[in-house]
Formats: sequence, C-alpha cells, structure tokens
Amino acid sequence: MKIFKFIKKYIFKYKLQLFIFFILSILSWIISISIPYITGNYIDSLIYSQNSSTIFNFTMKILLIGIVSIVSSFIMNYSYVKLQTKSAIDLNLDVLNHIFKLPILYFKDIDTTYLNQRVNSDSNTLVSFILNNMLDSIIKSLTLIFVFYISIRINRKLTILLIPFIPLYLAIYFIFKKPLFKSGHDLKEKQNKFFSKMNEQLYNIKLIKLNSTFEESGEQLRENFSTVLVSLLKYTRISYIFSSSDSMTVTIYQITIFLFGGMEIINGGLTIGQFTIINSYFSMIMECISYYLSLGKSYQDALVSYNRLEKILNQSKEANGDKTLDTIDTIILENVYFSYDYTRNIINDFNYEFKKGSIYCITGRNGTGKSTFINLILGLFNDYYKGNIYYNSLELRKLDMYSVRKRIIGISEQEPRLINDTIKKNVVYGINKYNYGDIEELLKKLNFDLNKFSKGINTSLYEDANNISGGEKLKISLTRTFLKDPDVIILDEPTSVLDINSIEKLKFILNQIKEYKIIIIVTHSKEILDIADEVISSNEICYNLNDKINVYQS
Ligand SMILES: Nc1ncnc2c1ncn2[C@@H]1O[C@H](COP(=O)(O)OP(=O)(O)OP(=O)(O)O)[C@@H](O)[C@H]1O
Repeated sequence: MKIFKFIKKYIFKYKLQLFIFFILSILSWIISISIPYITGNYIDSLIYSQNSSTIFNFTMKILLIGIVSIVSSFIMNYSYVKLQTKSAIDLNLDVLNHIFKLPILYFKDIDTTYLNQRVNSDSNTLVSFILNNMLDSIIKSLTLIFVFYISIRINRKLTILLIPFIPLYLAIYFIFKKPLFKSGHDLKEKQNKFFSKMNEQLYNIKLIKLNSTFEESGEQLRENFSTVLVSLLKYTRISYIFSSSDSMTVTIYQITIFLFGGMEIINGGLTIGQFTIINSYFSMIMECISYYLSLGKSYQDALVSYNRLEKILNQSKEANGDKTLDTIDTIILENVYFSYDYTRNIINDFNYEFKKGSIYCITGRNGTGKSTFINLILGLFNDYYKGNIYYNSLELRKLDMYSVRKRIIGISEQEPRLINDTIKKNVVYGINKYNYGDIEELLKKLNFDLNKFSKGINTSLYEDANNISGGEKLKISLTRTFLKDPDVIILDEPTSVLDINSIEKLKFILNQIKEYKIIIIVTHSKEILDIADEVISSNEICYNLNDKINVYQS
C-alpha cells in the first residue's frame, strides 16, 4: 500500500492513458473468461444437437472476439508503454531534483554513476510494479470468485478438492519472503556497482592508456564481476526453488482434475463440455494462484526499490533560505569556523569584509583551504559552518542562494567543466538574458580564437574529447562569468593555464569592470597580484592548521 501511495501521483497524472489501459484490460479479461464457457457449451451442443448453424454461429463469435482482442491488446500495450515510460521518467527526475539539492558533502563518498543507475532502475521497477498489479490483482480476485462460483455449480466435489492448496501456497510465500528480499537487494546493489565500475574505466580511458594499465583494469572488472556472479547465482537458486514449488503444485492439480474429472464423466456426473469448462477454469485458478505467488516475489523486488529511493528522499536538503537580493555591496565574515570532519578546522575564526569596487586575491599553499573558503561564501556549506556571513546585512543562511548565485554571482572554477554542446551554449549556460554580440566580443578580448573551430561559435564541444585545450576551456568559463555581468565575481586559479598575453588581457578586463563589483581571485600566481587591492593569505583564514584543541563542534 505504501508503494501505491508513493507512486499514484506519477501514474494518475496521465489520466487518459490510464483510463484506456484500464478499460481495455477489463475487456481483455471479459474475453478470456468467456471463451472457455462458450467453447464448452459449443462442444455440448455439437454432441447433443448436431445442427450445422451451431458451427457457423460459433466460428463467427470466435472470429469477432479474435479481431476485438487483437485490436484492443495493441492499443492497451501502446498505452501501457506510454504510461510506464512517462511516469517512470517523472519519478526519476523528481528524485534527481532532490539529489541536486542535497548538501554538497553528501556526494563526498558517493559514486554518482552508481547512484544514477540505481535511481533509474528503481523508478522503473516501482512504476511497472504498480501498473502491472494495480488492476491485475483485482481482476485475478474477480476471476477466482467467478470461476469458483461456476465450478461449484458444475461440480461441487471437484471444486472442494482444490481448497486446501490455497494455504499451502501462502505458506510457501511466507517461507521465501525474507530470503528473496535479501538476495534481491544484494544483487541489485552489486549490479549497480559493477556497471558504475565499468563506466569509471571508460571515463578514465586516458589514464589507462597513459599508464598502459589495460590488464589491471580488466582484472579489476573481473574481480568486481565475480561478486556480482555470486549474488546472481544465490538469487537464482532461491528464485528457482520458489518458482518450482509453483510448477509442482500445477502438476498435482492437473493429476487431481484428470483423475476425479474423468471418473465423474464415466459416472455421468459431468458432460464433456462441462469437463472442458472446468478444466480451463481450473487452469485459470492455477494462473491466479501462481500470479499471487509471483506477486509476492515482485512485491519484494519493488520493496527493495522503494526502500532505496526512500533512503535518498529522506536525506535532508541543504539549507537554503528564502530572502533574495538584487545587488551585493558587501560580504562580511564574523568569527567564521568550518571543518569537514570536526578533527581539524579548515577555516578558523575568520573575520573579513569584502566591498564593492575592490579586487581581493587569496593566496597560500596547496590544501590550506582557499577553495573551501570560496565554496563556503557561495553557500555550499550552509549546514556546516559556525559564525556569521553577511551579504549586505542579511545572513547567508537566510538567503535564497540558488537565486542569488543564478543572478548576481559569477564563478569560474579551477577546473571548469563543459556541457556537451556548442561553444555558444557553453558560454550562455545558466544565463537568461544576454546580448549575442557581447559573446564574440568577450571571447576576442580574452584572446579566444573562434576561427580555429570548424563551425565557429556553433562548434560542438565534448567534456572528455580533446577538441579544446585547458586554456580555451577556462576562457569559455571566464566569458560566461563576464557575460552574466554579476555583482560578485569569483575566479578560482584563473591564471594557471593561461599564457602571459591572455593573463594581461584578463587583468585589463578585471580593472575595467571592478568599480561596480566585488572580485575575489584565488591564485598561486604572482602575475595577477599587482591588480589586487587587498591580498589575503590563507594563513589568515586558518591561522593554525594543527590547532586541534580549538576545533568547533556543530
Ligand atoms: N570534501 C572534502 N572532505 C574532506 N576534506 C576535504 C574536502 N575537500 C577538501 N578537503 C580538505 O580540505 C583542505 C583544504 O582543501 P582546499 O581544496 O580548500 O585547499 P586549497 O587551498 O584550495 O588547495 P589548492 O591550492 O591545492 O587548490 C585539504 O586538506 C583537503 O584535503
């Protein structure tokens, strides 16, 4: 029931498809349940009346039913596929949307390919489970009632013989419930991890080539696969024992029907037509019961998926306030502390004021917290710091930083990533309003030679392809930052991959625009320090890296 509650909003969104699917499922059920009855009566009328019009009527009926059945099952399947795919993708995107808003440190120990795989397969499993069973479970119950009723009316003794098999089925399900859930869960986890490992190998193709670690990579995959195989075999063993109990029961049923049904015909308690009706209806009863058995199994599979999605959705989103700003004039830090793991402070009682109209350079040794500091003032660590950070007079935790970052902060990262799209799309990524002419002008100002690219600004770029250099990537990211024309500009190591000439161009642009902006630059390079109004050493941010006594606890 909790799975249904969780999924219903995704499938009820597509009411028309759902309606068509339901109506046609019911039609196909009526057809399947009436055919044995019509056939049994046909056999008896052939035996007792020998009238040729009976044959004509029966064949016409079967032809009509056949045509209706073919057309309706096509439309039913078509609606099902549409409904299933759309609902599953909606669920998938909702979960992804939640993941996007989890604290950045959640991703520290998470394999994102694995996570993606997991969300996708779990969303599909859940939607399919509900769609396949929501109506089927009702139809199968109706079938059981209807078929029992007709069978009892035809032959009470034979029908009563079937009843003890029902508790037997239930007992089998309850015995296998836990092992099936556990082995199913284990298998899904291992499969997702294995595929993510495969993906990682392709992602690191350059690293593998440069170090010629082809054999080691293959070996790693094989090792990983062997754990998948162990889980798969265990799951197969348990599933097989579970399903073979089903076939065993079918065999016992059939023996019972043929033995007692045959005797009843000989003794005149059943006509041949009635025997075929009962025989077909008993097969339906078997189908229904084995459906309920497999429902138990697929419910356990769906429960695994539900628990895994719920675990993600129960993760709290990162703190993000609701106040917004139209301009930023100052960023003030008051007694700010930050630690990743509460064993060592990366930022230690830091106080500072950043004002519009100045360029600030943050320098310092590797690993001393410069990038951490940038992430902190951008609002990525809102759940983890102590002290106060004010934008104008509003504390960072109260601000809707999604909106502030989107509109009035521009960031160029140390290792900018590209989206797989054209140069133009990469430059305007995340920017709603821009002037097309400004793009080319900015690229030119940064010494970015568009003529080198076959289709100019419309050339497609790929993050992992080598059709663009590190410096060119950085220039795209810088162009995006300047095109946005934000109040705060943050550049993390902007000069590390730029040539001297391009550094001079960048400095020129920064000096030109600084009057109305707060510009913060993280740098190791001395070449850019001369444009700084203030230089902050990372030692000031964390004045004693080994200070374990003073570690703050949140
Ligand atoms: N997600 C994280 N979890 C735990 N520790 C982290 C995390 N990110 C960074 N650190 C640690 O925090 C310290 C500061 O890292 P940070 O990246 O801020 O340094 P940095 O000054 O920018 O270095 P660099 O000059 O090399 O870019 C490092 O010791 C690093 O190992």
